[in-house]
Amino acid sequence: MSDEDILDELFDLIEERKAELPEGSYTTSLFTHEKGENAVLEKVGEETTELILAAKDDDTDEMKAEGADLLYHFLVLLSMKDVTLDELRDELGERFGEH
Ligand SMILES: N=c1c2ncn([C@@H]3O[C@H](COP(=O)(O)OP(=O)(O)OP(=O)(O)O)[C@@H](O)[C@H]3O)c2ncn1[C@@H]1O[C@H](COP(=O)(O)O)[C@@H](O)[C@H]1O
Repeated sequence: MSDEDILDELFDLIEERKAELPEGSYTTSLFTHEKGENAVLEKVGEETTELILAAKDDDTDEMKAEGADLLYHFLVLLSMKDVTLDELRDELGERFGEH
């Protein structure tokens, strides 16, 4: 599976969770948290810190794990703010074209 496929599939699943809010889903718990958007914002902060610590330790396995946690929570944040993965791709694409 290519990187693009897994990101699209994960984002589609997050959008589905947002629409259907199934019980027992961690993603649902972020969309329905009593802290509101602060729940996912806190996780983005925590996972960023954990990624930095893993990098400082030169622990590349941990970097991949924490990076995946961060990416997942970032995708939830995008969905929460009604930003699509294609819009993020467009932003990256515009910058790529500058070089
Ligand atoms: N990629 C992820 C993913 N990455 C991290 N997490 C969750 O993020 C949570 C927080 O991570 P932490 O490292 O802080 O773990 P923790 O110590 O349990 O932290 P707390 O939850 O106690 O704060 C954990 O409960 C992880 O399970 C994820 N939960 C879901 N996904 C993806 O989302 C899909 C849908 O998941 P559900 O919505 O749960 O069905 C899954 O199939 C996965 O592909």
